[in-house]
Amino acid sequence: MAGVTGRLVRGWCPRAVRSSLQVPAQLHMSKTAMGASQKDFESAMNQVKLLEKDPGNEVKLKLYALYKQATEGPCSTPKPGVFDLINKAKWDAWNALGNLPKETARQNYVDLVSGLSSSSDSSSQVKPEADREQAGYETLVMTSEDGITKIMLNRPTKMNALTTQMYQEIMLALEAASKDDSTITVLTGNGSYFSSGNDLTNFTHISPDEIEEKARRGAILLRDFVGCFIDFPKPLVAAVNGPAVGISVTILRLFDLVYASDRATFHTPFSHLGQTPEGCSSYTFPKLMGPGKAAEMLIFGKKLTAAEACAQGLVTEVFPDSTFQKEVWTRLKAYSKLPRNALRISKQMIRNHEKEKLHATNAEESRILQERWLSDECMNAIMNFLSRKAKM
Ligand SMILES: CCCCC/C=C/CC(=O)SCCNC(=O)CCNC(=O)[C@H](O)C(C)(C)COP(=O)(O)OP(=O)(O)OC[C@H]1O[C@@H](n2cnc3c(N)ncnc32)[C@H](O)[C@@H]1OP(=O)(O)O
Repeated sequence: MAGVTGRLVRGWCPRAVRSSLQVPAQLHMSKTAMGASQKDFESAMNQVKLLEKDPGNEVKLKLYALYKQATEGPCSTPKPGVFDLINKAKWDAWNALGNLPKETARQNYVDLVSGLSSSSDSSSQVKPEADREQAGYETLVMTSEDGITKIMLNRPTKMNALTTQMYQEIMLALEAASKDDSTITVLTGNGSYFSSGNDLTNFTHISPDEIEEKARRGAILLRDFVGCFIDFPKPLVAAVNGPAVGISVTILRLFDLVYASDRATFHTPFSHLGQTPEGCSSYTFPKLMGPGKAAEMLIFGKKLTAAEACAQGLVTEVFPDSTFQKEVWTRLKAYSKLPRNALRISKQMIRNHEKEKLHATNAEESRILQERWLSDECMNAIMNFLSRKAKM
């Protein structure tokens, strides 16, 4: 790829994208949840032309792939020859999207452009939170080594709070990891937190007439995001390097292994936020720890230590923080040498027993949250957080 990049800068984009490189208005958060309209999509194509900075070849390839997927569906053209480097890189990027639905591709395209636009709006900021050079992700660092693909949440200064863009990028990263030749996929966080859950600013900058549409899109995004974890085909490991809040706790039950630092805590303050459980936790947590313990966490927002979460079965094993990285990666490297297909098939056998139930729970939780997000209780709690009157 290294030799290809210089030329890609000039020759990467399809005509429709290239011809769109001018447009007016900025795309803000309110346009970024799931379910982008054709108008949003066209706006985003135009927005690309306004970018002041070259976003780099990886991002351009991603834009190209999403554009093709959104307009033509899954890649079905013959693979270019090995010496046709540029077209092969483009074909690979498109093909990597597999069967991603057109609507999701369209939304991902809109969100990606929105992220690029807002980061170029704030070009006075010295450094983006993520390493843009790695695989084109802005909010994640994705690496693959020793049969392990690592997806690292990379907004350490915001405690890895999950923005709309981040949900989209995690979905893309999982899609790529499901197809790469690694044996195990690991999700972890950069910095002191695993993740502080949903970024509460996702709910801001919305004009009153957009609120309902925003909530509808948010619910679709949530459903698709959690759905990716339910359906993920390979062994999936969470390396919980520090505290976890909200959705970063609930989805843990959808992982095959959860290794935690003894510094980690597990907190689901849904009621405090006027919200309700997601990540299938309304089903998985009572099943795992019994209804009483689940109620303490999900209804009353009790925060668990790593040892308590381990005792409840939410965490597989706790490691001292000082040796967490070393011990976890040594363990995972050994596991990654096991026969890949056997691991994959065993994981799927276990998951298949309850896949349907998980999807049904996910759909119902997303529907209920869509209503909750419109409630005064929820709005007030978020405003309180943002004005720093109240913190969990
Ligand atoms: C739409 C799609 C799907 C939605 C799915 C729904 C999911 C539900 C949930 O996930 S509910 C959980 C939501 N999360 C929270 O309520 C956590 C809120 N954050 C906190 O309570 C605290 O920030 C903390 C306890 C995580 C850390 O406190 P601490 O004092 O150590 O640090 P700061 O508060 O100063 O944080 C540093 C900066 O990071 C920003 N930040 C942290 N978490 C979030 C967040 N979740 N959303 C938005 N911003 C967050 C914080 O504002 C600070 O930013 P600043 O430096 O600019 O002030």
